[in-house]
Amino acid sequence: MAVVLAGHQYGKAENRVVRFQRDTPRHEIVDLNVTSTLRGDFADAYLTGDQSKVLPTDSQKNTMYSYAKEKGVSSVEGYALDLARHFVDDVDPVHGARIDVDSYAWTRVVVDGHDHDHTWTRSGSEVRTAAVTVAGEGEAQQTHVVAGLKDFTVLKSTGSEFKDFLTDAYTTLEPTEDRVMATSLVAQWRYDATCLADGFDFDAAYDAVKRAFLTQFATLHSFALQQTLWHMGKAAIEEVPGVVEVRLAAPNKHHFLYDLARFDVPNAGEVFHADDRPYGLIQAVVARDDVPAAPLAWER
Ligand SMILES: O=c1[nH]c(=O)c2[nH]c(=O)[nH]c2[nH]1
Repeated sequence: MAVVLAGHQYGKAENRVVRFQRDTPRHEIVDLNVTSTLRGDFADAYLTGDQSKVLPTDSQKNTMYSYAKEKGVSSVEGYALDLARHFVDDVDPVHGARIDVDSYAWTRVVVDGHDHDHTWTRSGSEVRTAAVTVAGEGEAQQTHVVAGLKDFTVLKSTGSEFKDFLTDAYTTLEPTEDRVMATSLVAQWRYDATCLADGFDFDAAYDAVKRAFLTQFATLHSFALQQTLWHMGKAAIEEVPGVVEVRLAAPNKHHFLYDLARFDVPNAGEVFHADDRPYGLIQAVVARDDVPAAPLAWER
């Protein structure tokens, strides 16, 4: 028996990069949390302590901040592509890089009916995410772009039922034809190679996917969160060019009708207890069947 180093990767996690554009009196803000993960020829650092091939995580951090100025942040995906390509193409021992970006939205403060030029409030609706993976050199280089969102809380007060489910000796859940459906969605979607062409508009694609999700969530009369997720994923792929695979995870944020009958008070679906745990966790992967799987795009 021998003990081997069976895997390794390293990087700088959660760099809070805030970039302003101040060329005109109306400033712009981009607020990011960036993580690098480098893969390659680093076994000696672990096995013998030889750091000669290790680009310090501190240098990776500095590159993230400098690129925010040197290259700018045209989109979160574009910024992540610039960084991932740099580490793979310019740093010899690096054979693969993954850049994860969370992007926090800010909304301009309104003063006297006008958007303010340089004051914002953090908007709470969702965190936008991007994960870019570059692997290999030259012709054989693979590039994957996965966009996404998380903490996207949505709720509908009707148009959702859950009934006719399998029962066993432990089933106590009452079937319902009218319930609250709510979730804090985590979604990621993979683009095909068309997104690597110059001029691909990642921001427009992001908005279109989000719109497809919301339209399905709102308009589908849902028999289960499972069915809603399937329709959300399918709509994103059908409606947004370049999207080939969607991964969804939805905690079922249960709302239980509060028992007011004990006080002789009627409650026709009006007062609920919002429970935070435990929660059902419903997940789905929806993909085009004519596009090859890309496991590397999802490897953390
Ligand atoms: O949409 C739902 N899916 C389930 O699988 C499930 N299970 C449960 O108890 N409630 C629900 N709701």
